[in-house]
Amino acid sequence: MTSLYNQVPFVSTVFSLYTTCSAIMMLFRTILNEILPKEIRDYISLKFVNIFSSNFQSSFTFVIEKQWEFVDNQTFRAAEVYLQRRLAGLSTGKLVVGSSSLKNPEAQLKLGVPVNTKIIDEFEGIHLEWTLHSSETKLYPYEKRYFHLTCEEEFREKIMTDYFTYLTKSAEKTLKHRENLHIYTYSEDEWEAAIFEHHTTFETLAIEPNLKTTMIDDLDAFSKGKDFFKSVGRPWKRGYLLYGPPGTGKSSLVAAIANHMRYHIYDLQLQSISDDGELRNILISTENRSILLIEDIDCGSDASRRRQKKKKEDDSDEDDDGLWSSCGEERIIIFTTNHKEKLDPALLRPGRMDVHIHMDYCTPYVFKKLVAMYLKTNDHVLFDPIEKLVLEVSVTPAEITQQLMASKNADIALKGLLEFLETKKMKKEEDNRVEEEGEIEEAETKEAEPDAET
Ligand SMILES: Nc1ncnc2c1ncn2[C@@H]1O[C@H](COP(=O)(O)OP(=O)(O)OP(=O)(O)O)[C@@H](O)[C@H]1O
Repeated sequence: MTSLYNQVPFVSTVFSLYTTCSAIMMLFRTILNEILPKEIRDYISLKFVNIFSSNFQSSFTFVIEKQWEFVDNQTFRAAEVYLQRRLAGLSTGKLVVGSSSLKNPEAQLKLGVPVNTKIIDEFEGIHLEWTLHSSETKLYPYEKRYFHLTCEEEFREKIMTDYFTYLTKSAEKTLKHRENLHIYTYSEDEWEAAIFEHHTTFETLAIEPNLKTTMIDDLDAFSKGKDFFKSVGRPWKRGYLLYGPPGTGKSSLVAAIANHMRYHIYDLQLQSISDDGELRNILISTENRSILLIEDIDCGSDASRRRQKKKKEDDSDEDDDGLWSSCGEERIIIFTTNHKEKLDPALLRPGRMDVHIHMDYCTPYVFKKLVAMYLKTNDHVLFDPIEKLVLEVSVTPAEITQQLMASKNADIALKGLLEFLETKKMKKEEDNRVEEEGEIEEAETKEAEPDAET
């Protein structure tokens, strides 16, 4: 009892000391909050966290390399995309900034992840640290890039499952709203990027309404079809064959698809590829959520034959489907041709090209849609004779737009178009007449010739 009484003054001293310290701490915190800018406060708290985490906690680090099994590591790509969006508000000390177009000086600069700079993230109250590292290598590409993601050891499982799923989903969402689309062309062993500035959308493309609905539904079903493709054991890919005469809108449809899906385009000239090895390298260096475009596929058939021949020589049993399936997911492949009849039948086999789309000459509907867009009018006295001619002659949307662009005045532009179509009709009739005469002449010559057997 005595000893307890003896301790009372000590206990009260401790309490008063605690109260004083708390008051000083609160005062200090208020001063800090009032005086110091947020960046400096963040920096101080980051230092505290660093000291605390390095001295008192056991940490765990995930290493995410840029290359994974010889292809681009999609987790690395997801981290790059995800962290870009987190950079703006963070006090990283430095930022990588840039812009890929000078056309819009008002546009916000893009942010890149700086090397060797800690980026702090938080997930469900768990403190996380990201750092992008870079080291030189002796082999091409002479640089190895990788992220370190560090957390406390006890959260390792949670990060491994929940956080990485969240990261991938966030990156996918960001990619779906890409500001700039790129078009890549393959030259000298690598893809060269340029900004894709074809603004055709399904709204500005003049096609029959049922084709438009079918295409949009098909694309939307494809983009939501991850689980479906998995459940039926097929790679998450879709192949389209666009065929029809020049100027009927095949390239415009490709642009509308890219803009609708927000996919980059990889434009590949098949003629320049010598063997499957090269084709494989080209395919695996393309990103997911992209379109591989092979235009004028009929012109590539020589190259294709060369590849087939080489494949036989190599005794390889892998076919093109295997090649295509082996690279990435959420891919669209589009072939275009002016001559479907010239294509290798193997290419048209079901499963290779899922959807065949015939881009045909202009119809009255397409004509009226083009006029509504170019001349902002839905009615005109010349519509009837023009529609009649559109059905009689083969005119492409490209030819029609060329005439409509001649003047902003609907009377002048439509009169020009009418004359153009009349000339076209006369030429067609003349061609038919010459052809008929030729046939008659040929038949008469045959009749006049002595019978070969007599
Ligand atoms: N269906 C369409 N809707 C709107 N514009 C069109 C359409 N078709 C063609 N055009 C116009 O004609 C131009 C040429 O068309 P496009 O290049 O898309 O045709 P294409 O079928 O790909 O031709 P090619 O086979 O020669 O490559 C386009 O830039 C566009 O202005």
